[in-house]
Amino acid sequence: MAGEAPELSAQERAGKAFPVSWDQFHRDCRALTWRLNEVGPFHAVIAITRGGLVPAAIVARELGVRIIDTVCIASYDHDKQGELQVLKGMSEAAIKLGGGTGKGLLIVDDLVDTGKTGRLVRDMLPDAHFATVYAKPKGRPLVDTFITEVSQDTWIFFPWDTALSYHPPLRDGAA
Ligand SMILES: O=P(O)(O)OC[C@H]1O[C@H](OP(=O)(O)OP(=O)(O)O)[C@H](O)[C@@H]1O
Ligand code: HPA
Ligand SMILES: [Mg+2]
Repeated sequence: MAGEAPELSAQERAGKAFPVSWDQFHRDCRALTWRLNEVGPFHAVIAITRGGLVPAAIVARELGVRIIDTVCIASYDHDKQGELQVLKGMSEAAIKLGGGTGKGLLIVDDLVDTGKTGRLVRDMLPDAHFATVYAKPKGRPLVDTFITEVSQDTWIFFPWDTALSYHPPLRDGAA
């Protein structure tokens, strides 16, 4: 309709920005592994793609886990949340390792925001341990282990989604 305000993306609604460098992300993943090391051992790591791939690689390396599987889920198109789509489920081999309920499996994602993605995977593997690097308050109750909580109105910028670029001085109105 003419004159109707355009729908805001999740990122625009978020307002605050929390940019994460590769270095910071690596350190946060290693901090996450320190905590997970107290909980394991785990038979396998299940990465929720795509965001869970990088933390899963780092965590699996630190924990000495060699079996890594994926569950491929899409919900955000860049920063617009849509319907959850399971593009690929877990392998039969991984499900078997977790005895059908996920016992001894470690699910890894980069973050929980509303918790919708986490809820879906938790329902698939109720006995698995669910770890994320970052958590927002709405999704936090779903996560067993995480490192940093950010407010719900913060948008996290991951290093694989960003690049170094010119930033105008604060004096000229930069946020
Ligand atoms: O708690 P939620 O509100 O469900 O949001 C969290 C999910 O959203 C992002 O994935 P996205 O759907 O953007 O796909 P991607 O991992 O391929 O980037 C992120 O990697 C989490 O998986
Ligand atoms: O804060 C976020 N940053 C990046 N991707 C996301 N997907 C859901 N929330 C976020
Ligand atoms: Mg994701």
